[in-house]
Amino acid sequence: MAGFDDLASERSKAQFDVEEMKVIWAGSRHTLEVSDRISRLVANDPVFRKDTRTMLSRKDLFKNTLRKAAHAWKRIIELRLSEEEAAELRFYVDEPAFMDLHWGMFIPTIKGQGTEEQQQKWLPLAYKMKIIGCYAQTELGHGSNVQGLETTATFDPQTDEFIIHSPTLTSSKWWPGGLGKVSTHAVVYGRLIIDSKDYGVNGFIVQLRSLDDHLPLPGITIGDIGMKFGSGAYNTMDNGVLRFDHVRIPRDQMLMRVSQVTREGKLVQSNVPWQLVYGTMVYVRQKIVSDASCALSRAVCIATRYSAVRRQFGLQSNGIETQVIDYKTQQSRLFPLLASAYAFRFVGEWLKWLYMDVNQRLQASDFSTLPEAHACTAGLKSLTTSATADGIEECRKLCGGHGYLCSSGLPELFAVYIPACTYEGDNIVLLLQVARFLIKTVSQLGSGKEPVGTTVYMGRVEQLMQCHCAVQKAEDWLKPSVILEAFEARSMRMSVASAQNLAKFDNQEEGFLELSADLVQAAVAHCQLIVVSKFIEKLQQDIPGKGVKGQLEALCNIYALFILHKHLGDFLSTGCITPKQASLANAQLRSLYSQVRPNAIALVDAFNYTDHYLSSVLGRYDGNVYPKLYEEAWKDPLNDSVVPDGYQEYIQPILKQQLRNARL
Ligand SMILES: CC(C)(COP(=O)(O)OP(=O)(O)OC[C@H]1O[C@@H](n2cnc3c(N)ncnc32)[C@H](O)[C@@H]1OP(=O)(O)O)[C@@H](O)C(=O)NCCC(=O)NCCSC(=O)CCCCCCCCCCCCCCC(=O)O
Ligand SMILES: Cc1cc2nc3c(=O)[nH]c(=O)nc-3n(C[C@H](O)[C@H](O)[C@H](O)COP(=O)(O)OP(=O)(O)OC[C@H]3O[C@@H](n4cnc5c(N)ncnc54)[C@H](O)[C@@H]3O)c2cc1C
Repeated sequence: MAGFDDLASERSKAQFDVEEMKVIWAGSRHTLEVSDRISRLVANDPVFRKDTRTMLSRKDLFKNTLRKAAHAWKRIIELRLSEEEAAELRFYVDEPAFMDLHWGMFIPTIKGQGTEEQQQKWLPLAYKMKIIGCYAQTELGHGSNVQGLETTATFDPQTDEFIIHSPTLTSSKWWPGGLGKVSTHAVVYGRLIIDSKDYGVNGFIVQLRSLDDHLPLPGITIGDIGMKFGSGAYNTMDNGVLRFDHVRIPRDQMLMRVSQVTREGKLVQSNVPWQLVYGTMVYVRQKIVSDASCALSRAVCIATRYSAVRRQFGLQSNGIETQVIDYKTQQSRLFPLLASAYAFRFVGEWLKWLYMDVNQRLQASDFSTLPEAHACTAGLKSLTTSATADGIEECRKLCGGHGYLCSSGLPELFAVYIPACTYEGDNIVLLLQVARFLIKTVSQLGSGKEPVGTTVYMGRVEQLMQCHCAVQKAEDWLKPSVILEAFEARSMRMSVASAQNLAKFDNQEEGFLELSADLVQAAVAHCQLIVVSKFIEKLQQDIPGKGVKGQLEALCNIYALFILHKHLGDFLSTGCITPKQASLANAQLRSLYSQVRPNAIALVDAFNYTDHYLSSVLGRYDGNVYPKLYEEAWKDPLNDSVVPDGYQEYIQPILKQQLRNARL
């Protein structure tokens, strides 16, 4: 039967060891074992079923999410899961919920911004879920501009307390996940006011609801902000609104790792940079980059399997139509996304390492790598989430009409994913942060301060401003050194051009605003260079398994040449490559697509996703698409009755011409 046979035959064509590729994708044998075991555990538990999600009303959907979250917690306790296993379990439950913010932001904020004493007091309560917390930073009037927050935290020396207050409508906290209906506590960001002086934004632990009856505490107004994009999707989350009317908290509930307020009302600064108040955002952005590869690979897995099952036109000699995956246009849209999924996986792995390294340095009071960590997490979060959101939508189109059905899994994935381009920092705002970092680095060239980390290539400014690409034939584009030089030269030249244009302005801030669209492009070029170079570095490691390295090399080249093709204007206008070299890159890309074609199904199998996680009829492992699509359609509540509700009121009068007669 179509589907079964197609995918089985595709799998038999694979030219590499899929089991070894699974290890590479997972990061290690241990991680593969854990994710494999936990994903199956979730898939086999009926409470974690996802197939009715899009049919539920908001209230039922939310209650169902609460049920799953409680069940997940129960299983974590019963099975005595480790922290790693518990996080995997929450991941595979695959439903945005208050737990994400509790474990992903509330706890990390206390760890990163609390003193030892504060950690000892709050973390055990949070780890045991005796309290549930969220991250309340954004307000109705300000999200991107954190320094513009209006909530106040005024020190009262009489009582040794802070008074948390929302002075205006626009100061209402607005968006925090988990806040609307669940959280008992929040880390609230507000302006620290002592003796009428404003000391800027700081974090405060505030109890919101009673631990006995869950009612809001006096002075607190709290609720959900309403339905969001898509049915089901992110509506499982209670994003909330919160207002304070002079709510008092003890002084020791200000997070005091960065600065402390003494009993006398004196502000004492620690030796750590004030930017650590923004530390949780660095952590979560790093996490979002890792998650981008999960979301994109999930969409790509669905679209690739379906493209091998779906046949249209072109009767072959055996009388069957062509698999749509064999069309070159399908390959040129699909395979760059497959390559991007792998590229984001590896850059995410590297970013995790970078984050851990920065953290260790911070513990030892070495703050030197913080600006780079900020630039990398901000830039890569922006690059990978934008590409993933666009990539999911492209996968939907790659699946034709059936991709638009909820049962394809793609509409819900898209609706859940797209806010990632906005939350944790709007993607343009974050790229402007990268641009500032690049301009600063360029302006320091020649000052004796050598660029470090991902900007080390800028130290070769003279060479990169003048070099000429050495490509003479298509295969030359397969050399990592050639690709790297082209990407470095493009990024260098765009940053230098931006810095030179900026220098023409008397007022740098005005110049920055005027040139911001170009600056964003320079930042994108730098971030794409990071992704390409980290993929190349990955290939320099020992990669076991028959044919695995060869496949990864092909994917790395596809990613790089696809980006080159997409941003050809940059590469040509900066003189990094010639039009002839651009056309050779395109020819090489076509040849790489042919190389990947027989391995495409095995390359998505290597993600090791269960059908439960994919939740897609089109992406089923067995390829049994048509019978299951047919079956799914009959489950729609509209099909519960043959004649629909409303027939007698609205359809019958039309058919019987009663309406027309009434008008005559
Ligand atoms: C950076 C800003 C845009 C602007 O900041 P400023 O106004 O201060 O201006 P400057 O540009 O001048 O910056 C000053 C200075 O600081 C440096 N800087 C800036 N940011 C940082 C930083 N983060 N770290 C270090 N340094 C930083 C900057 O470079 C300047 O340095 P110099 O002076 O030296 O040049 C800022 O205002 C900003 O960040 N805006 C964006 C706001 C934002 O991101 N808000 C996020 C709100 S929270 C949110 O959205 C949550 C979404 C939740 C989504 C769900 C996530 C799921 C959770 C994932 C984890 C799950 C894990 C689950 C685990 C489990 O289950 O176990
Ligand atoms: C699903 C979801 C969950 C969220 N969860 C949380 C949470 O748990 N806790 C929390 O505190 N917040 C949360 N947020 C809020 C989120 O962090 C903010 O929405 C985000 O930081 C963007 O800020 P904004 O809404 O103010 O956008 P705005 O800054 O108002 O952006 C509007 C437009 O202005 C542009 N813009 C803004 N500033 C500039 C500039 N300087 N230069 C050029 N262009 C600019 C942007 O690019 C964008 O196009 C969540 C948001 C969403 C959507």
